[in-house]
Amino acid sequence: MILKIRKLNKVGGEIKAPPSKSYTHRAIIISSFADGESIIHDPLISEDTLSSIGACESFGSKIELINDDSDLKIIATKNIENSSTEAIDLKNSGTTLRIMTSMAGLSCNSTVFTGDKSLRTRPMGILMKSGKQLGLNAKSLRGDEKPPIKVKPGFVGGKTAIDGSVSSQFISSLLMAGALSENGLKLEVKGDFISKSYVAMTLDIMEKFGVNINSDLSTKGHENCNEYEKKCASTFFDLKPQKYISREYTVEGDYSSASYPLSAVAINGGEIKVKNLFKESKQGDKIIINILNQMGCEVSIFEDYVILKSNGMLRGVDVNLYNSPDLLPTVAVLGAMAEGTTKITGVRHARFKETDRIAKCSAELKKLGCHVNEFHDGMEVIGGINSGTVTSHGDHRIAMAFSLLNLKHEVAIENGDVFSVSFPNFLEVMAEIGLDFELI
Ligand SMILES: O=C(O)C1=C[C@@H](OP(=O)(O)O)[C@@H](O)[C@H](O)C1
Ligand SMILES: C=C(OP(=O)(O)O)C(=O)O
Repeated sequence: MILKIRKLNKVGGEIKAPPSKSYTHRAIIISSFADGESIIHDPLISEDTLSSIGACESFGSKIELINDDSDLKIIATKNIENSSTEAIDLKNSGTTLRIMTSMAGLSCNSTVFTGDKSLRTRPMGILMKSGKQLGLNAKSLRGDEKPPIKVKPGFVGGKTAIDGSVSSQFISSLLMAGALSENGLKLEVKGDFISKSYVAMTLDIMEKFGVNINSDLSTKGHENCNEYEKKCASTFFDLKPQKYISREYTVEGDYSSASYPLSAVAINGGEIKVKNLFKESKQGDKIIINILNQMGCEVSIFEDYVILKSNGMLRGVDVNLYNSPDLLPTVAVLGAMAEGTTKITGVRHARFKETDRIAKCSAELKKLGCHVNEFHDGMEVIGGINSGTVTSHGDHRIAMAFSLLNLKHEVAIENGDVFSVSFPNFLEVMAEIGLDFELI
């Protein structure tokens, strides 16, 4: 379907940020493997988090929406046993695939995970290799280190090291399952450690569910280190065998999803208040506030909301997205709508997402006449585009980010109805700030 937006009149207003996708996945999975009943308030119910729900149910947890669908009741599995006789289809969700691979290693029987065409391109080799030292018996059925992945029982924990340069989800995965394993986990991340803030989120929620972790993790990225310092830098995690304690948990708002309405107002001009975004959040994508400030908006962050004012005149910026790869499509689009050059660096890992987002964002902007230089770890965008047609390549973040170009140009997004992966009420939220979308 083709996605287009039209400005109704004034753009701006007050909205609530949708719940965090990353915290919802973690809350569902941890609650499913905890010791009793948990209630998750305000979870994100999207295609990706439904993959986590489905996978956890296969391992015996009971999950239902309650209180007019605003909360999830999760009764943890008693014996970790995969009841599904066929491959579990995780559709588009990389987070579910990576985290559930280690969890499945705790099961007393085997599991096969697969997914859509995009998920079957997501790398798994680093997790399989490091997990091997812990008894994780995971094999790529096609022999290409990608799904379908068959996991056999045997994750007993122990000591291992991991390469942190491709995906932090491997580290979150070993940590979340390591806590429940027979021997606990001693894990060392070697060299580069991208998307570190997502591991900070993992530790944060594990601790809230009663697990103690010893670690020297600091969310300061390695982005400012030279190559020698990166090689020497490492991070340790030490986890004794423990249990997750069931509880009530409220999911905070999502800075990645909020980046679209915030950027819409930044591009168009106007004022917006986004509630449910927390100043003390561990989300790396909080950096969108600094980026929009540097581009010329006035953005203030309060305890639990953000206010942005813009005159619609943006200037290019230099940004390092080492800790916030999901912002790449948003920042590329902001750059295309700004005066001057926007340089995005530090984000080679954006190439291993639903699509190679550096290549796809560069190619789609070029179709609109935008001058773009692609680097191995980012891109340079020189502001200025024409109207035209682009494709999302089925990538939810490219669809949502590129739809914002419509604020100043006529841009049709082919395969644009894919936002339900992470932001099912995207159209409704954008309508609340004065943007009318059309799906043709
Ligand atoms: O753990 C998570 O919830 C996520 C980690 C990030 O992936 P990488 O660690 O692969 O960069 C991010 O891009 C993804 O959307 C969600
Ligand atoms: C990369 C993403 O998610 P996942 O890795 O869970 O597919 C995303 O939401 O942009």
